[in-house]
Amino acid sequence: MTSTVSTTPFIPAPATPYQGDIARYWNEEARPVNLRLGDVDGLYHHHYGIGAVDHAALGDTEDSAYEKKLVAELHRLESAQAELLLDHLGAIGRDDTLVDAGCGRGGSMVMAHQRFGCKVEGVTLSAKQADFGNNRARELGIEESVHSRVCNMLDMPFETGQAAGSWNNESSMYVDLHDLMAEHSRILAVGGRYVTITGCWNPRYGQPSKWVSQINAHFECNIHSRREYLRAMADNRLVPQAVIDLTPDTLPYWELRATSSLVTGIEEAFIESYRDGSFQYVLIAADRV
Ligand SMILES: C[S@@+](CC[C@H](N)C(=O)[O-])C[C@H]1O[C@@H](n2cnc3c(N)ncnc32)[C@H](O)[C@@H]1O
Ligand SMILES: CC(C)=CCC/C(C)=C/COP(=O)(O)OP(=O)(O)O
Ligand SMILES: [Mg+2]
Repeated sequence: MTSTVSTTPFIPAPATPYQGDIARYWNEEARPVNLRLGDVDGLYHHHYGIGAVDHAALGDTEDSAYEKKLVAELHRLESAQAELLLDHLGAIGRDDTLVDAGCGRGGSMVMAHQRFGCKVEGVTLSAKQADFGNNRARELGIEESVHSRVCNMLDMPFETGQAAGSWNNESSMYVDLHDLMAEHSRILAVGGRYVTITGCWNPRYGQPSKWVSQINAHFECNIHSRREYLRAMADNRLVPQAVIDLTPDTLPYWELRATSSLVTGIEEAFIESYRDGSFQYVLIAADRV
Protein backbone atom coordinates (compact mmCIF):
# COMPACT_ATOMS: atom_id res chain seq x y z
CA MET A 1 0.00 0.00 0.00
CA THR A 2 2.79 2.42 0.94
CA SER A 3 5.64 3.40 -1.42
CA THR A 4 9.18 3.62 -0.14
CA VAL A 5 10.20 7.19 -0.98
CA SER A 6 12.73 8.42 1.60
CA THR A 7 11.39 11.41 3.48
CA THR A 8 14.03 11.45 6.18
CA PRO A 9 16.59 14.12 5.33
CA PHE A 10 18.97 13.59 8.23
CA ILE A 11 19.68 10.43 10.18
CA PRO A 12 21.59 11.13 13.39
CA ALA A 13 24.14 8.63 14.66
CA PRO A 14 22.73 6.41 17.40
CA ALA A 15 23.34 7.81 20.90
CA THR A 16 24.62 4.41 22.08
CA PRO A 17 25.56 1.05 20.49
CA TYR A 18 22.36 -0.39 21.99
CA GLN A 19 20.25 2.21 20.18
CA GLY A 20 22.08 1.22 17.00
CA ASP A 21 20.98 -2.38 17.61
CA ILE A 22 17.38 -1.29 18.10
CA ALA A 23 17.43 0.89 14.99
CA ARG A 24 18.68 -2.12 13.02
CA TYR A 25 16.05 -4.38 14.57
CA TRP A 26 13.16 -2.13 13.46
CA ASN A 27 14.71 -1.37 10.08
CA GLU A 28 14.73 -5.10 9.36
CA GLU A 29 11.32 -5.91 10.85
CA ALA A 30 8.66 -7.06 8.35
CA ARG A 31 6.55 -9.61 10.24
CA PRO A 32 3.31 -10.57 8.47
CA VAL A 33 1.47 -10.27 11.79
CA ASN A 34 2.12 -6.52 11.61
CA LEU A 35 1.92 -5.84 7.87
CA ARG A 36 -1.14 -7.95 7.13
CA LEU A 37 -3.04 -6.42 10.04
CA GLY A 38 -2.06 -2.90 8.93
CA ASP A 39 -3.22 -3.64 5.39
CA VAL A 40 -6.78 -4.07 6.72
CA ASP A 41 -7.34 -0.29 6.86
CA GLY A 42 -3.92 1.38 6.50
CA LEU A 43 -3.26 1.87 10.22
CA TYR A 44 0.02 0.10 10.96
CA HIS A 45 0.57 -0.80 14.62
CA HIS A 46 3.40 -2.32 16.59
CA HIS A 47 1.44 -2.92 19.76
CA TYR A 48 -0.99 -5.51 21.04
CA GLY A 49 -4.76 -5.69 21.38
CA ILE A 50 -7.41 -5.35 24.07
CA GLY A 51 -11.06 -6.26 24.46
CA ALA A 52 -13.35 -9.22 23.99
CA VAL A 53 -13.09 -11.26 20.79
CA ASP A 54 -16.18 -10.94 18.59
CA HIS A 55 -16.77 -14.63 17.93
CA ALA A 56 -19.92 -13.90 15.90
CA ALA A 57 -17.86 -11.78 13.49
CA LEU A 58 -15.24 -14.53 13.20
CA GLY A 59 -17.76 -17.21 12.32
CA ASP A 60 -16.87 -20.79 11.47
CA THR A 61 -13.18 -21.81 11.58
CA GLU A 62 -13.81 -24.08 8.56
CA ASP A 63 -15.04 -21.16 6.46
CA SER A 64 -12.62 -20.18 3.65
CA ALA A 65 -12.92 -16.51 4.72
CA TYR A 66 -12.03 -17.32 8.35
CA GLU A 67 -8.33 -16.37 8.12
CA LYS A 68 -9.19 -12.95 6.66
CA LYS A 69 -11.74 -12.38 9.42
CA LEU A 70 -9.18 -13.41 12.04
CA VAL A 71 -6.66 -10.86 10.73
CA ALA A 72 -9.36 -8.16 10.78
CA GLU A 73 -10.36 -9.11 14.33
CA LEU A 74 -6.78 -8.97 15.68
CA HIS A 75 -6.39 -5.58 14.00
CA ARG A 76 -9.65 -4.32 15.51
CA LEU A 77 -8.35 -5.23 18.99
CA GLU A 78 -5.02 -3.44 18.35
CA SER A 79 -6.82 -0.29 17.20
CA ALA A 80 -9.06 -0.51 20.29
CA GLN A 81 -5.88 -0.42 22.38
CA ALA A 82 -4.76 2.83 20.70
CA GLU A 83 -8.23 4.34 21.13
CA LEU A 84 -8.01 3.65 24.87
CA LEU A 85 -4.64 5.39 25.06
CA LEU A 86 -6.06 8.44 23.22
CA ASP A 87 -9.08 8.48 25.57
CA HIS A 88 -6.67 9.23 28.41
CA LEU A 89 -4.97 12.26 26.83
CA GLY A 90 -7.75 14.54 28.09
CA ALA A 91 -9.07 17.55 26.17
CA ILE A 92 -6.84 18.19 23.15
CA GLY A 93 -7.52 21.13 20.81
CA ARG A 94 -6.78 21.51 17.08
CA ASP A 95 -3.94 23.92 17.85
CA ASP A 96 -2.22 21.57 20.26
CA THR A 97 0.84 19.42 19.60
CA LEU A 98 1.04 15.77 20.63
CA VAL A 99 4.24 13.71 20.78
CA ASP A 100 4.40 9.96 20.10
CA ALA A 101 7.67 8.73 21.63
CA GLY A 102 8.70 5.53 19.85
CA CYS A 103 6.08 5.94 17.11
CA GLY A 104 6.72 2.82 15.02
CA ARG A 105 4.97 2.98 11.63
CA GLY A 106 2.69 5.73 12.91
CA GLY A 107 -0.75 4.09 13.26
CA SER A 108 -1.48 5.75 16.62
CA MET A 109 -0.38 9.15 15.27
CA VAL A 110 -2.88 8.98 12.41
CA MET A 111 -5.63 7.99 14.84
CA ALA A 112 -4.72 10.90 17.15
CA HIS A 113 -4.85 13.41 14.29
CA GLN A 114 -8.15 12.01 13.03
CA ARG A 115 -9.63 12.32 16.52
CA PHE A 116 -8.29 15.73 17.63
CA GLY A 117 -7.39 17.47 14.35
CA CYS A 118 -4.07 18.51 15.91
CA LYS A 119 -0.40 18.26 15.01
CA VAL A 120 1.27 14.96 15.94
CA GLU A 121 5.06 14.58 16.07
CA GLY A 122 6.56 11.10 16.19
CA VAL A 123 10.08 9.90 16.96
CA THR A 124 11.56 6.49 16.22
CA LEU A 125 15.09 5.11 15.97
CA SER A 126 14.27 3.49 12.63
CA ALA A 127 14.60 5.41 9.36
CA LYS A 128 12.49 2.76 7.67
CA GLN A 129 9.66 3.33 10.12
CA ALA A 130 9.91 7.14 9.87
CA ASP A 131 9.77 6.92 6.06
CA PHE A 132 6.85 4.52 6.24
CA GLY A 133 4.91 6.83 8.57
CA ASN A 134 5.65 9.94 6.50
CA ASN A 135 4.70 8.21 3.24
CA ARG A 136 1.47 7.01 4.83
CA ALA A 137 0.70 10.55 6.08
CA ARG A 138 1.29 11.88 2.56
CA GLU A 139 -1.03 9.26 1.07
CA LEU A 140 -3.70 10.41 3.52
CA GLY A 141 -3.01 14.10 2.77
CA ILE A 142 -2.18 14.84 6.41
CA GLU A 143 1.61 15.32 6.07
CA GLU A 144 1.34 18.92 7.34
CA SER A 145 0.00 17.60 10.65
CA VAL A 146 1.51 14.14 11.14
CA HIS A 147 5.27 13.89 10.99
CA SER A 148 7.79 11.20 12.00
CA ARG A 149 11.53 11.70 12.41
CA VAL A 150 14.54 9.60 13.36
CA CYS A 151 15.37 10.73 16.85
CA ASN A 152 16.20 9.47 20.34
CA MET A 153 13.16 9.91 22.58
CA LEU A 154 15.50 10.82 25.46
CA ASP A 155 16.60 13.93 23.58
CA MET A 156 13.74 15.25 21.49
CA PRO A 157 13.91 18.43 19.39
CA PHE A 158 10.86 20.01 21.01
CA GLU A 159 10.67 23.17 23.09
CA THR A 160 10.20 23.00 26.83
CA GLY A 161 6.44 22.92 27.50
CA GLN A 162 5.57 22.56 23.78
CA ALA A 163 3.37 19.46 24.01
CA ALA A 164 -0.17 19.29 25.35
CA GLY A 165 0.16 15.52 25.50
CA SER A 166 2.71 12.81 24.91
CA TRP A 167 2.81 9.06 25.07
CA ASN A 168 4.75 5.81 24.86
CA ASN A 169 2.79 2.97 23.33
CA GLU A 170 4.86 -0.17 24.05
CA SER A 171 8.11 1.71 23.53
CA SER A 172 9.34 2.48 27.05
CA MET A 173 11.10 -0.90 27.55
CA TYR A 174 14.02 0.31 25.43
CA VAL A 175 15.19 3.15 27.67
CA ASP A 176 16.04 4.18 31.21
CA LEU A 177 12.74 5.23 32.76
CA HIS A 178 14.10 8.15 34.78
CA ASP A 179 15.68 9.64 31.66
CA LEU A 180 12.46 9.04 29.72
CA MET A 181 10.13 10.63 32.29
CA ALA A 182 12.47 13.60 32.66
CA GLU A 183 12.26 14.22 28.90
CA HIS A 184 8.45 13.90 28.79
CA SER A 185 8.23 16.22 31.78
CA ARG A 186 10.39 18.76 29.97
CA ILE A 187 8.43 18.81 26.68
CA LEU A 188 4.98 18.76 28.33
CA ALA A 189 3.16 21.95 29.29
CA VAL A 190 2.20 22.20 32.95
CA GLY A 191 -1.27 20.65 33.05
CA GLY A 192 -0.42 18.43 30.06
CA ARG A 193 -0.97 14.68 30.08
CA TYR A 194 1.43 11.76 29.65
CA VAL A 195 0.06 8.29 28.84
CA THR A 196 1.81 4.97 28.54
CA ILE A 197 0.56 1.50 27.69
CA THR A 198 3.24 -1.01 28.52
CA GLY A 199 4.08 -4.49 29.66
CA CYS A 200 5.79 -4.47 33.05
CA TRP A 201 6.93 -7.13 35.48
CA ASN A 202 4.92 -7.39 38.65
CA PRO A 203 6.81 -6.65 41.90
CA ARG A 204 4.36 -8.96 43.70
CA TYR A 205 5.89 -11.86 41.76
CA GLY A 206 9.35 -11.04 43.15
CA GLN A 207 11.70 -10.71 40.18
CA PRO A 208 11.27 -11.00 36.39
CA SER A 209 10.06 -14.53 35.54
CA LYS A 210 11.57 -16.76 32.86
CA TRP A 211 8.74 -15.66 30.55
CA VAL A 212 9.66 -12.01 31.02
CA SER A 213 13.29 -12.90 30.25
CA GLN A 214 12.10 -14.65 27.08
CA ILE A 215 10.18 -11.56 25.96
CA ASN A 216 13.23 -9.39 26.61
CA ALA A 217 15.43 -11.71 24.54
CA HIS A 218 12.86 -11.93 21.73
CA PHE A 219 12.60 -8.15 21.28
CA GLU A 220 16.07 -7.10 22.59
CA CYS A 221 14.28 -4.94 25.16
CA ASN A 222 14.47 -4.51 28.95
CA ILE A 223 11.07 -4.69 30.59
CA HIS A 224 10.75 -2.54 33.73
CA SER A 225 8.71 -3.26 36.85
CA ARG A 226 5.45 -1.49 37.67
CA ARG A 227 7.21 0.05 40.67
CA GLU A 228 9.89 1.62 38.45
CA TYR A 229 7.25 3.38 36.34
CA LEU A 230 5.57 4.94 39.32
CA ARG A 231 8.85 5.96 40.91
CA ALA A 232 10.23 7.53 37.70
CA MET A 233 7.00 9.49 37.23
CA ALA A 234 6.91 10.67 40.82
CA ASP A 235 10.50 11.88 40.53
CA ASN A 236 9.67 13.92 37.41
CA ARG A 237 6.50 15.88 38.25
CA LEU A 238 4.25 13.32 36.56
CA VAL A 239 1.38 12.46 38.89
CA PRO A 240 -0.64 9.34 38.00
CA GLN A 241 -4.26 10.14 37.36
CA ALA A 242 -5.18 6.59 36.27
CA VAL A 243 -3.43 3.24 36.60
CA ILE A 244 -5.37 0.50 34.81
CA ASP A 245 -4.45 -3.17 34.79
CA LEU A 246 -5.27 -4.25 31.23
CA THR A 247 -3.98 -7.81 31.69
CA PRO A 248 -7.43 -9.46 31.63
CA ASP A 249 -8.34 -7.33 28.61
CA THR A 250 -5.32 -8.33 26.54
CA LEU A 251 -5.43 -12.10 27.18
CA PRO A 252 -8.25 -12.73 24.64
CA TYR A 253 -6.10 -11.07 21.95
CA TRP A 254 -3.19 -13.41 22.74
CA GLU A 255 -5.36 -16.50 22.96
CA LEU A 256 -6.84 -15.70 19.54
CA ARG A 257 -3.46 -14.81 18.03
CA ALA A 258 -2.03 -18.15 19.26
CA THR A 259 -4.56 -19.97 17.06
CA SER A 260 -3.64 -18.05 13.91
CA SER A 261 -1.18 -18.78 11.10
CA LEU A 262 0.55 -15.47 11.94
CA VAL A 263 2.10 -16.70 15.19
CA THR A 264 5.68 -15.56 15.81
CA GLY A 265 6.63 -17.91 18.67
CA ILE A 266 6.32 -15.36 21.50
CA GLU A 267 2.64 -16.05 22.20
CA GLU A 268 3.27 -18.66 24.91
CA ALA A 269 5.52 -16.30 26.92
CA PHE A 270 2.86 -13.57 26.97
CA ILE A 271 0.02 -15.94 27.80
CA GLU A 272 1.88 -17.82 30.55
CA SER A 273 3.34 -14.69 32.19
CA TYR A 274 -0.03 -12.93 32.20
CA ARG A 275 -1.61 -16.05 33.69
CA ASP A 276 1.02 -16.65 36.40
CA GLY A 277 0.92 -12.98 37.43
CA SER A 278 4.59 -12.27 36.73
CA PHE A 279 3.82 -9.82 33.91
CA GLN A 280 1.13 -7.17 33.56
CA TYR A 281 -0.23 -5.05 30.75
CA VAL A 282 -0.96 -1.60 32.16
CA LEU A 283 -2.07 1.87 31.17
CA ILE A 284 -0.77 4.77 33.24
CA ALA A 285 -1.99 8.31 32.60
CA ALA A 286 -0.24 11.10 34.48
CA ASP A 287 -0.69 14.85 34.85
CA ARG A 288 2.34 17.07 34.35
CA VAL A 289 2.21 19.27 37.44
C1 LIG B 1 7.10 -1.90 19.74
S1 LIG B 1 7.40 -0.50 18.77
C2 LIG B 1 6.00 0.51 19.19
C3 LIG B 1 5.58 1.42 18.07
C4 LIG B 1 4.36 2.31 18.27
N1 LIG B 1 4.39 3.00 19.54
C5 LIG B 1 3.06 1.56 18.12
O1 LIG B 1 2.28 1.51 19.05
O2 LIG B 1 2.80 1.06 17.03
C6 LIG B 1 8.75 0.27 19.64
C7 LIG B 1 9.21 1.57 19.02
O3 LIG B 1 10.08 2.22 19.95
C8 LIG B 1 11.07 2.87 19.22
N2 LIG B 1 12.21 3.19 20.10
C9 LIG B 1 12.90 2.37 20.92
N3 LIG B 1 13.85 3.06 21.56
C10 LIG B 1 13.76 4.35 21.15
C11 LIG B 1 14.47 5.54 21.44
N4 LIG B 1 15.48 5.57 22.31
N5 LIG B 1 14.10 6.68 20.81
C12 LIG B 1 13.09 6.67 19.91
N6 LIG B 1 12.37 5.58 19.60
C13 LIG B 1 12.70 4.42 20.21
C14 LIG B 1 11.40 1.92 18.10
O4 LIG B 1 12.10 2.58 17.07
C15 LIG B 1 9.99 1.46 17.72
O5 LIG B 1 9.45 2.38 16.80
C1 LIG C 1 4.38 -5.45 25.83
C2 LIG C 1 5.82 -5.55 25.44
C3 LIG C 1 6.77 -6.14 26.38
C4 LIG C 1 6.19 -5.07 24.25
C5 LIG C 1 7.58 -5.06 23.73
C6 LIG C 1 7.64 -4.10 22.58
C7 LIG C 1 7.07 -4.66 21.34
C8 LIG C 1 8.03 -5.35 20.50
C9 LIG C 1 5.77 -4.53 21.02
C10 LIG C 1 5.05 -5.09 19.83
O1 LIG C 1 5.67 -4.91 18.61
P1 LIG C 1 5.21 -5.74 17.33
O2 LIG C 1 3.77 -5.46 17.05
O3 LIG C 1 6.18 -5.44 16.26
O4 LIG C 1 5.37 -7.25 17.82
P2 LIG C 1 4.74 -8.56 17.14
O5 LIG C 1 5.48 -8.80 15.88
O6 LIG C 1 4.93 -9.63 18.18
O7 LIG C 1 3.27 -8.29 16.88
MG1 LIG D 1 2.31 -6.67 16.23
